[in-house]
Amino acid sequence: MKGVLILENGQKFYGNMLMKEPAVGEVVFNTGMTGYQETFTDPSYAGQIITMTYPLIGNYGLFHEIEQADRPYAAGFIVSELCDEPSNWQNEGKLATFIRTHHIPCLYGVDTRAVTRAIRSQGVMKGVIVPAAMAESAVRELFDTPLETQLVRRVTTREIRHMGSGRFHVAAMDYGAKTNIYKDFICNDCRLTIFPAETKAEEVLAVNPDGIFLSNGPGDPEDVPYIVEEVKTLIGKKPIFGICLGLQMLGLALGGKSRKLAFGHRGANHPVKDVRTGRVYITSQNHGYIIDEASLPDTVIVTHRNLHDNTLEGFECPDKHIMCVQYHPEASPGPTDNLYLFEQFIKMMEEN
Ligand SMILES: NC(=O)CC[C@H](N)C(=O)O
Repeated sequence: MKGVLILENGQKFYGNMLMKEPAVGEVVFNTGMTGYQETFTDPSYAGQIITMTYPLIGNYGLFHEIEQADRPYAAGFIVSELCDEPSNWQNEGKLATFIRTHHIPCLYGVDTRAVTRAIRSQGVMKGVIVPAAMAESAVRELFDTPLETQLVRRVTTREIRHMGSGRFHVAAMDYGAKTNIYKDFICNDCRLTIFPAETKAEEVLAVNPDGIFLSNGPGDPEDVPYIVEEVKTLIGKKPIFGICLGLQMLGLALGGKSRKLAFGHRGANHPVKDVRTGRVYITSQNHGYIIDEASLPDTVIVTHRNLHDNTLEGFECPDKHIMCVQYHPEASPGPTDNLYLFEQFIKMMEEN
């Protein structure tokens, strides 16, 4: 069926819809050349319509093992060519079947380069995917639907869960964590107690963990002040490692300010420098907000910077045993050289 992506500024991009259900969300783009399955199942994309800039998506099929959550939480997918004949020795199915099974609206056969240029020049904005024949009044009604703000509540675990059997006990705050992060902890001799996002600090500390992990997650960091309050209580009690939204929660808890980027960092190929060693890492990223370095207290030591725009990608507070990064060191897909951060956190727990 003919479909169209309409942006808030009125720009239209035509293509075909896999199903007739419309989508409303913030339209973003991801520059990864591979990793569409990890991207589509990353809960941090909840509420967003993801445009894949790589022109061929679905070409190596699907593989259950690499899914980052039990289902995709994104509001919609936009791809150029949606490959219907995947080839890969591990392949377990077609991407189109996966998208249909989970009822995620998908527009394919779109000029994704034009969509990306629109977002790059004007910033991320609200958009809808609708059948091309939809009446204008119905489209307007969709645009009037306010975007969801409490996305963490939708993606977090409903109950406390346990994983792994290693030497170090990590309390993991699940704001929408990716499976690979848990796998990397377990490979590093950790066992996890995974808590729902709204768990009070006292309850987390009551399990007497060796360290606390604050996960990635969807939405504006300022939408979840109830998490920031609990993080304030956790700081200083146990070593803490934060990834992405986890870094943002630490930044806000320490008195810093967050800021929205014009079009965010989303992809598997973003250069980040560890300023302590001078080494540059190729990183996976998915964030629309950053913490302003200048807003952080003097006790914070910047450890990582983005080489595209110099924004803050990581910091430490040695006196409080805090370390965190804005990017995704669990590195799926991509090189595994960011796993050193997990080892660094293990060392921090060991020393404490
Ligand atoms: N991956 C994440 O944790 C993203 C954090 C936050 N939702 C942002 O977009 O900046």
